[in-house]
Amino acid sequence: MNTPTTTRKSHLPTPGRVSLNNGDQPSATPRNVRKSMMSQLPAPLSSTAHSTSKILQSSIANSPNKLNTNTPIRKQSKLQAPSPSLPKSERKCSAGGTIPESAPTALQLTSPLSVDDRTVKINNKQSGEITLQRSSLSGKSIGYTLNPKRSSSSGTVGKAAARKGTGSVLKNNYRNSKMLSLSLSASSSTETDIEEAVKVCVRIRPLPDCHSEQRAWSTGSIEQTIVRTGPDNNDNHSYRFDNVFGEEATTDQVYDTMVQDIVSSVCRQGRNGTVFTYGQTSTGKTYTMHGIISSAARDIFNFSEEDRSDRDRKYLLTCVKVSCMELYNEDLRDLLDRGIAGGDSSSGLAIKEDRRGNVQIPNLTERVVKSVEELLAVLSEADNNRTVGSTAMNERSSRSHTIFRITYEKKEARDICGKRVQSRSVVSSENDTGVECTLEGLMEDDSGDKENGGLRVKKTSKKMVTTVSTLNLVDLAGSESVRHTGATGDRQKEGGKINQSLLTLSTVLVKLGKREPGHINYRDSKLTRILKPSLAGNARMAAICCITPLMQFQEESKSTLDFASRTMLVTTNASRNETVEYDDALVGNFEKEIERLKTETANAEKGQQKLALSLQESTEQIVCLMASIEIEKSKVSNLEKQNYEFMMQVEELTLLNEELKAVEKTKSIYTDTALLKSLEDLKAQNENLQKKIHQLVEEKSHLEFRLMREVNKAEKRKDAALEKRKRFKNKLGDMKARLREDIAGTVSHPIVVD
Ligand SMILES: Nc1ncnc2c1ncn2[C@@H]1O[C@H](COP(=O)(O)OP(=O)(O)OP(=O)(O)O)[C@@H](O)[C@H]1O
Repeated sequence: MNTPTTTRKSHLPTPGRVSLNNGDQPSATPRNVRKSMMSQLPAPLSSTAHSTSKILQSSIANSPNKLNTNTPIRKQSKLQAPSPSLPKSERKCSAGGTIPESAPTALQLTSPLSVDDRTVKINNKQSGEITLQRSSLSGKSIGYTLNPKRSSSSGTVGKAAARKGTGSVLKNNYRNSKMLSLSLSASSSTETDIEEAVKVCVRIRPLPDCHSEQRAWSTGSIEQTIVRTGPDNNDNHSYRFDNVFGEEATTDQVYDTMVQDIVSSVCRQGRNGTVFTYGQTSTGKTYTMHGIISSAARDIFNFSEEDRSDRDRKYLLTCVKVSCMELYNEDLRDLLDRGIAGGDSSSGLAIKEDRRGNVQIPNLTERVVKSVEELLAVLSEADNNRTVGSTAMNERSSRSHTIFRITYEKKEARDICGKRVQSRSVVSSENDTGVECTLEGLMEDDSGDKENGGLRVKKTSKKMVTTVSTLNLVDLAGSESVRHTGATGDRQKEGGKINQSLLTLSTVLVKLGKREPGHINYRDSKLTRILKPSLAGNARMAAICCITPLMQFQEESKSTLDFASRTMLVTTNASRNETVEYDDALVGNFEKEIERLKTETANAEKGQQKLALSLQESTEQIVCLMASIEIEKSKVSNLEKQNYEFMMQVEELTLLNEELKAVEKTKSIYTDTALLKSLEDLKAQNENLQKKIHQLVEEKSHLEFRLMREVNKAEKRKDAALEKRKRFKNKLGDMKARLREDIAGTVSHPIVVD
């Protein structure tokens, strides 16, 4: 057994290949009339409509005949490279089950994709259309999110079947069911966030020639599977991952399949990426990570060069920065701190988290690198400062978790419509701390509108889009058992801390994989605190799990494979890390516009309040007028009644008068004085009655005249009030429409002011 010693020396291999609301009616008293009118007043003007976006969520269950739901299906991004369908000859499952010949192995979504809230229809090349019901028969619902926007385009069943069995022990999967899985690919990978599962592979390290013993683990005959072999193999363990690399595979193959796509997203789309190596000690994690860093470096500078040299992209400035830290015994150290190199034990770095959940490490050294060579030199420097120690299993065993962080920053000038501006509008300067980039001058409008024989030059609003994305390359310290490493003292203590933080990482991954709401214990170790932004979702992630095929470490390898399986269930949703700045003139205009809209809104609100008040007043006036009209009407009906009675009396008197006239005619016949007197009395009485009739007729016509006048007046007042109300309503409508337009105009041009 080797004596444990902690040293700082380079562990960097030569970089490998570089790649890439009706009730009863109340009686009509003026009061009730008013009440009823008031109930017809317009409702309060403020009502806000909320629109909520729906996410259509479905679960796929067993098709009565074919689907196997014993194991979870993971979401799969279209960005994942589809795996070729399984050749018939390779359907024999080495884990003890045989896949039936008719088993669908490659599925394609019908075109157009037929999706409703219960079913998803897909075409199977061999057995025709298959409908997948939402509810799960087994009770283990298999969730996937169908983004309506995305599902409108054709989907692919890439890596068919793969997700069904992936990352899980296969032995029970193939026996009674066909292997089937599907993935719905995103139609747009450029503008939307990408929800995808963590890509997981297993790499089996090669053994030196001297190891002639039988392997405990080897690649399976089914693609991307790893199987347990050897005489102790009674349980036929077999696992399936995104990729399985055998002993002969190169780091370049691992990089090309697992990492290159993530590096491309970092540089091209501004999404964060995190790649980590996990495994037992001495299984080749550092070896693999160094090769990956070298390849990533070349690809990043190739992307940077492409961005800079592309004639259409001259305005685009890029900057690559690197930092490196190690977590040793829960102490976070800056590996690019020159004090460390000088032997000073660097005081531990603090981990800070802002309100948005971004993790920051103040005082962490960040170096701008301008070439692959510079980047590799920094890697070498960090590697020299890394804590390594000798154990019985690895002469240069990493005693810490190392995080090599590459930050890719690019600045690009665009006009307000998103069109790129000409290079001379951008002024840039580079220094040791990065790229300074400002917008200046006029922009040439090359829309073809020419004036005076030349390009029309006009002031155009411009904005600067800055994208800062990070690639975390994490070389985890190896899990180890004292039984094999023979560690004692410090080495044993280190091993304990390493195992503890790896256990926390594993627990966090298990909780994330279950996708259940609840507390995630990121704070239990510094490793999970640092990796929180990535684990919590804002990074595309890949896990490279390293194992040794050696029989004596088969249980440790199995433990690594179980970790890899749990990691398969974790999904992330990496977004673009873009910030937009507007040039000063435009910001000034926006500020003025905001002020103008604010004033206009305030005035409109005041006007609206005034209108509402005056509308209420006029409504009350109308109610009063209606009430007085009702009173006038009842007066008119009384007068009509009196008039009728009066007419009856007139009729009676007329009859009497006629009788009198007849009596007068016979006056000469009757000379009796008493009779004559009586006749005289009747005459006088008749005259009085005539007078009275005359008075009553006059009074009647006078009353009728007054009544007409009152009714006319009331009608006029009513019309005027209605007209006024109508005008108020129109005015209010206009103001509302104008406000909406202004507000809509403002939202369609979001303003970001830094
Ligand atoms: N695929 C491989 N091909 C060739 N050599 C390899 C491979 N993987 C690992 N090695 C060698 O095995 C040794 C141990 O590898 P490495 O230090 O990378 O393991 P590790 O998993 O990082 O160990 P630890 O967790 O103890 O740091 C090194 O000498 C390395 O060169």
